[in-house]
Amino acid sequence: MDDSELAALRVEIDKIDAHIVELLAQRFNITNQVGVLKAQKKLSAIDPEREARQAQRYTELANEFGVKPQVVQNLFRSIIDEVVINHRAIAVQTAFQ
Ligand SMILES: C=C(O[C@@H]1C=C(C(=O)O)C=C[C@H]1O)C(=O)O
Repeated sequence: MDDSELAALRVEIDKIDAHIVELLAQRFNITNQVGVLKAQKKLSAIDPEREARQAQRYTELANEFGVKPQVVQNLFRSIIDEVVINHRAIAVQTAFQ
């Protein structure tokens, strides 16, 4: 592989990374709306049953697209942990309004 091939592939990687970050921002926007709703209804920040269903789906999606399921599980565990932290912060803010 020459330098221009490597550079071209890295351009593709950078484009994909930008898509991933854009989609992540969209996801956090939606989960923040969920956080506000849950705080208003005094629901728990975390929903273990929903997370279990999602974990099942992540494994199915990983298998469908040929990615190691554990890699996808780890990625979403990190994202969902951040969502739950944000939901707890929204609940505290809502309680003191
Ligand atoms: C977004 C929600 O809140 C939490 C975060 C989740 C997520 O980021 O997918 C899933 C379940 C909940 O623990 C939700 O309940 O839908």
